[in-house]
Amino acid sequence: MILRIIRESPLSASTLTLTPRERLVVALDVPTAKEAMAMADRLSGRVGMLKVGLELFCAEGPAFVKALQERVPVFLDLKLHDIPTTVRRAMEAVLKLDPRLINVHAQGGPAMLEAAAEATRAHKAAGGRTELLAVTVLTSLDREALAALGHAAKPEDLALAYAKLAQQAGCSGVVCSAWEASAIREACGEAFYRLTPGIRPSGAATQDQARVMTPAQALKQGSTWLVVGRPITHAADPAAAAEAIVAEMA
Ligand SMILES: O=c1ccn([C@@H]2O[C@H](COP(=O)(O)O)[C@@H](O)[C@H]2O)c(=O)[nH]1
Repeated sequence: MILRIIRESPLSASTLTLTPRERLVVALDVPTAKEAMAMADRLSGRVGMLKVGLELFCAEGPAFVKALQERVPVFLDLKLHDIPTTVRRAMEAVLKLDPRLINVHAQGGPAMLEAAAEATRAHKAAGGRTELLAVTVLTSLDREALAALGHAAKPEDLALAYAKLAQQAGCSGVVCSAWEASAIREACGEAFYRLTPGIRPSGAATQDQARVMTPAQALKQGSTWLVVGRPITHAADPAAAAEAIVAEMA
């Protein structure tokens, strides 16, 4: 089956006008390009974006991202986190792929965020279309896990603080749990994107996610995009699972 090419940019219009389908980002957490392309074919025309994370990028590298990006908008979820110079140079390298979204860890601090934002601005000035997001608090972390890391703050307070930092540094939005989306929208404005993993249809196993929400709740809370991985990719019928989530959002 030939994958339908989605030429429309999900960022071309206000995010307020995105359809439920355009808001659905599926995590292609599979080990090979062959499996990823097969999953992309099955989800063709049913989702807004596909996410390439560490597993697939480490296995298949930039060439695979380039090939996928020609067929469907890609969120390159590399969560860069290092000293500012290293992150800037890594950003310059991966921005050549011109993914629709890319991210760094807000925990890298203001100078690292600014370095990533500067690289993204330069890329856009040269005609690129990539938007930069900052990861706030991973959705796999709960308050207890944060305490073990030495953070006394609640996940929602830390996520909000990181979001404000990311906005000041020039990021276009954040990765956060849907539990924090509403407060971040209120503090940073509607135009500041909120991409929320940790989405689980009601009754689905949470697996290693700690701060989860259903698709309908996440949308209500102000998520711009919803990232769904295993509930779709591990389903017996991934296309039907994606359709069910779009229907719930609608
Ligand atoms: O805080 C974060 C940041 C990124 N992710 C990524 O999203 C998907 C979620 O997959 P599921 O199978 O739906 O749990 C995965 O690729 C993570 O790397 C996240 O979960 N939380």
